[in-house]
Amino acid sequence: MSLQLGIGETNVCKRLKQLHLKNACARCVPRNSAKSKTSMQRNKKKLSSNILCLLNSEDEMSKIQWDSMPVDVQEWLTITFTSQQEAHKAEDAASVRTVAYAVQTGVFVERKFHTATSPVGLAYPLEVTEALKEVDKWGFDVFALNEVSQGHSLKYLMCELLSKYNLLSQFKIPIACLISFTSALEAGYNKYQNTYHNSVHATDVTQTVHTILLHTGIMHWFTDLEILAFIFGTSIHDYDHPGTTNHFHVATRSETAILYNDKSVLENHHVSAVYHLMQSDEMNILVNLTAEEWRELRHLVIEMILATDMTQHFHHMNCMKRILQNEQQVKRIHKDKVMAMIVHAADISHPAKPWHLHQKWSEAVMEEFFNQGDKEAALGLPISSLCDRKTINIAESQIGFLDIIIKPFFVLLLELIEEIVAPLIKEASKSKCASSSKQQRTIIYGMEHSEEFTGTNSLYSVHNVTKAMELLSALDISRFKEHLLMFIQENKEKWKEIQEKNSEGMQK
Ligand SMILES: Nc1nc2c(ncn2[C@@H]2O[C@H](COP(=O)(O)O)[C@@H](O)[C@H]2O)c(=O)[nH]1
Ligand SMILES: [Mg+2]
Ligand SMILES: [Zn+2]
Repeated sequence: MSLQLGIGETNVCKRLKQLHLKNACARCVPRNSAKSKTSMQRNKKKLSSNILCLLNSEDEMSKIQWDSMPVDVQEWLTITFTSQQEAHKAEDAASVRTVAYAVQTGVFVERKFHTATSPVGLAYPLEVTEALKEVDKWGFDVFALNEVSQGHSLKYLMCELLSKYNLLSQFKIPIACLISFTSALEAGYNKYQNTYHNSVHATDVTQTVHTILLHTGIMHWFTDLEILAFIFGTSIHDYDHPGTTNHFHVATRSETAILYNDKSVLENHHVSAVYHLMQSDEMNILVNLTAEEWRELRHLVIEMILATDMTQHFHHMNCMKRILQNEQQVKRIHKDKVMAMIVHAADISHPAKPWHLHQKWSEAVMEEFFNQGDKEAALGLPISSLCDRKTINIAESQIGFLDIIIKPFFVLLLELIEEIVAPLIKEASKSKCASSSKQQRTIIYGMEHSEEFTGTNSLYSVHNVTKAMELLSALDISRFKEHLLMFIQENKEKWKEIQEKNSEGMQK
């Protein structure tokens, strides 16, 4: 029976009952403690009602067979993607929805690009140059780049993008600092030998943000400083990740959890640790920013990284829904919030990538979860949801992740981006006439619309802004969206096949 989330009371009760019957603990509390068990049950009740209250009846998700999902997957979703504060926000949603968003029209930012594939002072190995030719593609193989760069994918990608967006010269980033900084960054990422949260994941998220900016045209809405915030922010977003979750930190009362009062523990740590790193002169890549630029960049970076805390997921969803439902002609959309949503999307984007990439990332993330489960078992703590290698059905849990988290998020995000980019296109075509006489050398990223969204090697050198506007108006976000949804669907089918094979094997 399908559960109409948020409205089917009987089913809600059923769901709560299911959770109460289950012995696995929602919070890591010492085993066999009667007091803890009661509070655990209270927590579960709270968490499950949180998620139900966050998903309203108009949601995509209401169509999903929540009941058909295994209880441990439901439990993981409620624990990982909701917070107690979130429930209150959701309760307020109705009144917030009526608050009109103020004006924010699109302003076309003419993006200038450098044709250089390697910034001054950094010679790329031939294979790296070859691999980077694919950097505009949604299906870019980050593992291949990492291989040919001998584990330095993050360093090369950062240099490549900072150079292509012309940010090295714009913000006078000293190359020597950039090299030291990227090396330290990679070392921090790889310190714990995590299977998932390592420098390749940082490269992947950074490259993915770049492709979202490029293929939707939203890059023209952002200033150079904001693009710098994207590249810098995504590159550092999981720095010094220990391979265990926030939940684990809080449960084990780690130093970091104590330092950040149990709130977005890891996310706070990633930002703070990198800013500490940059206190040293040789790492200070932001040395030449003005005080104002430095402050603004820091604000954007903090916003976007704290927003990668998965408990913010439904908050992002509700924010996007509110903007989209608002019928005002002109809406005010907070740019920093949109930036955070784009980064969050990139952070969980691998299920929307070709199967060979999604499969590798899934194995990596599951292995990291299982390693945490092993640690929890060794510490005598209850094993967190999805972390028990002996019991978890990976295919089943991935289907839940794709259906409940990934697909609805990408659908909303791309709708929102479409709304933002539409006035830019209008603006671009309006000013087309005004500026057609303005001859200036602009090198702009674009894409051949005849190609699939696998991207093209797409540096366009144009001599006036007219060409830039043509490229912008040639964008087809709907097709980009279809392309992503197709991958999600294909990946879901693959998991279903695996699930069927598994159950056949079990029967035999
Ligand atoms: N069940 C799955 N969870 C996944 C998968 N890939 C990512 N994730 C979750 O998302 C966060 C991403 O945030 P990050 O900043 O930590 O990278 C990650 O921690 C997981 O909780 C997946 O394939 N399946
Ligand atoms: Mg993170
Ligand atoms: Zn991440």
